[in-house]
Amino acid sequence: MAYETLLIDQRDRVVVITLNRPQALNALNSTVMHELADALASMERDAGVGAVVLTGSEKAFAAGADIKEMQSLNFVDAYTGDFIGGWDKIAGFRKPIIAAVSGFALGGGCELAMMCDFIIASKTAKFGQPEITLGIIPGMGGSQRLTRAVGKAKAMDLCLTGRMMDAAEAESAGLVARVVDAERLLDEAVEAAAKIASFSLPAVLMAKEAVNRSFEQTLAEGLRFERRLFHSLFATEDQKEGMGAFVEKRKPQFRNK
Ligand SMILES: CCCCCCCCCCCCC[C@H](O)CC(=O)SCCNC(=O)CCNC(=O)[C@H](O)C(C)(C)COP(=O)(O)OP(=O)(O)OC[C@H]1O[C@@H](n2cnc3c(N)ncnc32)[C@H](O)[C@@H]1OP(=O)(O)O
Repeated sequence: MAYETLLIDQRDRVVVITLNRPQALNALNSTVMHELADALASMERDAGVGAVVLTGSEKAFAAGADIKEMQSLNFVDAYTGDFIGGWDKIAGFRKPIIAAVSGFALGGGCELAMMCDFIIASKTAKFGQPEITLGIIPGMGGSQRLTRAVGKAKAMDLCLTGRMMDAAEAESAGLVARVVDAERLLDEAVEAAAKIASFSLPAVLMAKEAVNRSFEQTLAEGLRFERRLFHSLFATEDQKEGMGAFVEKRKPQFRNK
């Protein structure tokens, strides 16, 4: 399917989605978010897709919500229409999705990257929640996911001052999984996605679900949840294939069963 604001590139079992509004530093408007939700829904259904990489341009992953489009919004319309309430379904994408961030990931752009499973950043990446400079606060999870990722002190610093942090600071704070040279960014992300897509899909989906569940419940409940998923994988052919391949000193061929 052709999109107005996205470029889609499938490489074996990995799909690369590139945000494509360079004229506005990939500012997230309603078209982008509807097209992204549509593309992810399609990939969720497509058995040929094992993992997704979401990226932008060298200058900007996404510079936030489209301020020009949002400027005239009013409280009643935002509240009664639950403005941006539907976008959390992007965070509900069940397959693995990696954010490959170069340049600016600000406001909704940082929030979108945090909805992905992990972030690989180029050395040029800059992250922030500058909403306070516009007279608002983060509205798509910035105050919640950033605090869980980097802790109260740095999240409060970024949300109250609106400052940016560079890739090195973001990695040391725990927001970013890896930092690479800009020219390596997409290859690194696609290689990581391809490796994940080579594993057993039920195990990959359960690993993602278990990690995400740690934000939603007590440690005791989370340990029980994890253990039940662990038990269930011993009912899969892939568990037998994976452990059999190790014992026989050969590469496993997972069949997602
Ligand atoms: C009814 C609304 C429908 C929207 C529905 C879909 C929304 C989905 C996401 C919602 C998320 C909402 C919650 C979120 O927390 C709120 C936000 O994200 S608020 C925005 C936060 N971001 C910012 O404040 C960053 C704004 N940009 C900048 O500070 C600077 O552009 C920069 C990133 C520091 C780069 O500076 P420069 O290098 O100098 O480049 P320019 O400033 O000249 O920008 C180039 C060009 O891009 C346009 N542009 C940049 N950012 C945005 C933006 N966020 N929105 C719209 N346009 C943007 C800029 O205007 C320039 O365009 P030009 O003027 O040349 O036409």
